[in-house]
Amino acid sequence: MEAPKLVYLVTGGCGFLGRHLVRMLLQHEPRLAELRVFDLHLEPWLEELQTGPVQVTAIQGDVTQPHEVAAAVSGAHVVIHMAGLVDVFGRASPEAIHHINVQGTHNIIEACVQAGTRFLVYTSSMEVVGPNIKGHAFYRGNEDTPYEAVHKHPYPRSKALAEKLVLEANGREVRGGLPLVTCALRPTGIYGEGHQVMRDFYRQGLRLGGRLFRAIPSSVEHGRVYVGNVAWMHVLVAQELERSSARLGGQVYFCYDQSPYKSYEDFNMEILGPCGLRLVGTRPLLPYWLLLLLAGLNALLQWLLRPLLLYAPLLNPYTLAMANTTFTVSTDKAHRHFGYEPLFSWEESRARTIRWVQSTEGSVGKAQAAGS
Ligand SMILES: NC(=O)C1=CN([C@@H]2O[C@H](COP(=O)(O)OP(=O)(O)OC[C@H]3O[C@@H](n4cnc5c(N)ncnc54)[C@H](O)[C@@H]3O)[C@@H](O)[C@H]2O)C=CC1
Ligand SMILES: CC(C)[C@@H](O)CC[C@@H](C)[C@H]1CC[C@H]2[C@@H]3[C@H](O)CC4=CC(=O)CC[C@]4(C)[C@H]3CC[C@]12C
Repeated sequence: MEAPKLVYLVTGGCGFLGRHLVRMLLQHEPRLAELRVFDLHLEPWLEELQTGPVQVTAIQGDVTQPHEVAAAVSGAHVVIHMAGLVDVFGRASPEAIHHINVQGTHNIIEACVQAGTRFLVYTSSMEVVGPNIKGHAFYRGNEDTPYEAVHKHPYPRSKALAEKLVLEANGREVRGGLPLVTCALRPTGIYGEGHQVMRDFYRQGLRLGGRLFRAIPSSVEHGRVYVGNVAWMHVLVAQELERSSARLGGQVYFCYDQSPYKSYEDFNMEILGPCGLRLVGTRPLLPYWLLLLLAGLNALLQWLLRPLLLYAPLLNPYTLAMANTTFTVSTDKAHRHFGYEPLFSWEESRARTIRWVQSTEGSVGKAQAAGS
């Protein structure tokens, strides 16, 4: 076997998805000599990874700072760009979301060109496509399904602009005269160990006496994909990008696995049900107009309270619209182009996520039960 010689850079490597990718690369990329983990917020668990044969270099940095990006990219063979501001709850300003997600991606691309780094994988999102502001369903569509991608919200807009920058950069000449090869992966709703929104639902259910109240019709399907399979797809496409640059360069791929097609809430209950919660109601307990009113009130409260505190509940006009619009994918493009098959079955994905909730949140549940 050839000596390890590749240098990978993962931006956002300390995030929910990034931490799974870092471990996946260390396990499944034998050519790795150095793995650079670039993040605004470095995590202590990175220390544990320093003891293996691969040099793991933790780099505290900001993708909005070109010089910090340039230093991190210099000498890298592959960049997997995951860093981003993932916010649909109004926590961050539209300007910050754009600055990090779009300007940050621009800086990554320019750093690759200047450094002669030829392979760039971008973590995009289903949100680049939809659901759109018109509430049009995207029912088991694929990368070629026509759909009117119209966005007003800062987050999907930023992901769409960033993805466009990455795909347009494919073929640009980098230092040394060879072409840059880029592609974008579009995960649907990622779940798994470390998923903050799942944690928020669990805690909300505990506060409500072990119950969650249905707000979305069970007929509305929402695409979900296990975090380990998303990480695995990134590993595979990065490995294949050099071998099949003509076929993969400039392409987009939805991230998918065997996770079932269900409403967002019913899917969550596949995980939270075994953790002791139950979903009340076979159909939404409140009429849509009342949910819309409550979502609007939450948005108004967030705006009024902003000078004092951050009020960012799960229910707001955007999340309600998202959850109420079918968006599922059915595709095999990643399999056809680079042999992707999910590494984790639905049963394994579900079991791992349940174990995570029980191990990290179960104590919260026990404490609440003791206190109740
Ligand atoms: N969570 C989900 O359901 C989905 C996420 N995605 C995409 O996957 C990527 C990772 O998302 P998650 O892991 O869920 O989010 P996350 O918030 O857990 O991770 C993002 C990471 O980027 C880092 N970061 C933020 N701003 C930075 C900056 N200016 N410079 C350097 N690092 C910075 C954060 O510290 C964090 O570690 C994002 O690009 C997101 O758009 C795509 C589809 C679904
Ligand atoms: C309060 C209820 C209406 C509840 O059902 C709201 C659920 C809502 C918090 C989620 C519904 C759909 C989710 C989004 C979807 O999975 C697509 C995403 C892609 C990303 O790139 C980032 C996360 C997200 C925007 C995801 C966020 C949570 C939902 C809006």
